[in-house]
Amino acid sequence: MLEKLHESLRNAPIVRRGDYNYFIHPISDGVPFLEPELLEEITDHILEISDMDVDRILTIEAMGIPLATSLSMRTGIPFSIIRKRQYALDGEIVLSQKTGYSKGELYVNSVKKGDRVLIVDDVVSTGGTLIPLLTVLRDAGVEVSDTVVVIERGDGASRLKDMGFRVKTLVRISVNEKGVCIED
Ligand SMILES: O=P(O)(O)OC[C@H]1O[C@H](OP(=O)(O)OP(=O)(O)O)[C@H](O)[C@@H]1O
Ligand SMILES: Nc1nc2[nH]cnc2c(=O)[nH]1
Repeated sequence: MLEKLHESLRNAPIVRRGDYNYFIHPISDGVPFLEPELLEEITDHILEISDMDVDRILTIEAMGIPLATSLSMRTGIPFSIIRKRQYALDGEIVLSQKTGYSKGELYVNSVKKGDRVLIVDDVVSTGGTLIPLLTVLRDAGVEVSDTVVVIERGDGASRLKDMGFRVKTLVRISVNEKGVCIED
């Protein structure tokens, strides 16, 4: 199960971003290239474990986009991209994102109170993206059917669970300067 994902993670190179050991992988970077068979394996798995009874799929720029595109094409459910650029449309929701190597603002458009969404993203690490996102969506009255993330590292997913947010991940890894280790 998820053989292509596991194999590709074992081969992922590491670069330093400040103090952070950043792995480079087709799903989380689009680098060196993303093979359709890998995307298909992941899409099949997400569809098996997720509640897809939703109005919309929500994903985060940039590397949630291939996942959301694939899920949308398979299900016919539209998707919306949480952008790093402000649009200032009515109802736009703004939040601050902080990862292990970057910080900035994210802008959520086209969700409103009572909407039901599935969230998909490539990586959860510190939780500095999903914690503020799930918090603002909850405060805005948006119902999240599932939050599905392909690759889990660090303590972000367990911090989310401690806060009462459910997160499903496909693989948990640890990362050091030598490479990636699969933990489950
Ligand atoms: O749990 P965290 O520490 O918040 O890390 C997870 C976030 O990091 C990456 O986003 P990034 O902002 O690097 O954007 P990208 O998709 O453009 O690489 C990834 O896509 C997640 O959204
Ligand atoms: N590609 C990639 N994305 C991330 N998002 C959070 N941590 C990482 C990482 O180590 N690699």
